[in-house]
Amino acid sequence: MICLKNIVKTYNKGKSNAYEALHGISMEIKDGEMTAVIGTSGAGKSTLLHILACIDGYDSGEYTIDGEEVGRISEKQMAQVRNEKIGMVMQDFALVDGFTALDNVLIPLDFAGGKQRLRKKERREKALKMLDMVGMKEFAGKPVNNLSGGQKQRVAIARAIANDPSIILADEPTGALDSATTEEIMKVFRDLNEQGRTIVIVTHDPAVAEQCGRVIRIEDGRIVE
Ligand SMILES: Nc1ncnc2c1ncn2[C@@H]1O[C@H](COP(=O)(O)OP(=O)(O)OP(=O)(O)O)[C@@H](O)[C@H]1O
Repeated sequence: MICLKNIVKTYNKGKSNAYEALHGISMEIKDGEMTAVIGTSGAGKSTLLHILACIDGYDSGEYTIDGEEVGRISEKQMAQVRNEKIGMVMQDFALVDGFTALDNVLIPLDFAGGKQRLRKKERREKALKMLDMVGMKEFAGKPVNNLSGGQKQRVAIARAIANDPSIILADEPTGALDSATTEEIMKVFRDLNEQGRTIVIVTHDPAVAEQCGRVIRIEDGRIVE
C-alpha cells in the first residue's frame, strides 16, 4: 500500500546550508500494519513522516500509495490524497482551543469536498460517532482547553479518523502524556488497527514501539533495522 523507493530529502536544497536529512529510504508498509518508527533525535523520523503525510516533498526516489505515485501529482491532487487517505495525530494535539471537542472533529468534515461531503446533520452525527469511538462522546460539548492531555489526544484521534482515512500517521502521539495515559491512547490505536487501519507511529518510547507489530529504526537518515 505505502511504498518508498530510495527517497532522498534535502532541506534548504541549493543553498549554503543545504542538509540531506534522508539518504535513500526504501520501505513498504502493507495494509493493516501497525508500525513504529524509532531512532535518536535528529535521525529523520519526522522528516519521513511528513513525506508519508504528503506535507513535504522529496528530491528523488519514488513514493506510491495504492500504486499511485505521489511525487508526480499536482499540489492540489496531493492535498486531496492527504484529505482522503491520511489522518494525522501530533504530539501537541493541534486542536483549536476554545472550540468544543465536537467542533474540532467537525473541522475535517466541514472541509471535505466532492463525494466525501456530508450534509450538516450527517456531519454532526459522524463527528459524534468518531468521539464515541475514542470514548469521548460525553465530552462533545466541552471546550478542548478544559480537557486533560489524554482526553485532548482522544479528540485529536477522533478528528484524524473523521474522513475515514485508511492511513493514520502519528508524530510522538504520547510524547506529552504520562505512562498510564500513554497506555490508554495506545489501546485506542490498537483498536483502530484491529478495525483495519494502517498506522505509523513515530516514537521515542520503547513501551509504545513494543505494541506495534513492526519497528523501523532510523539513524542518520537511513533505515538501519
Ligand atoms: N526545516 C528544516 N530545515 C533544515 N533542517 C531541518 C529541518 N527540519 C529538520 N531538519 C534537520 O533534519 C534532520 C532530521 O530531522 P527530524 O526532525 O526529521 O528528526 P527526528 O528524528 O524527527 O528528531 P526528533 O526525535 O528530535 O524529533 C535533523 O538534523 C534536523 O536538524
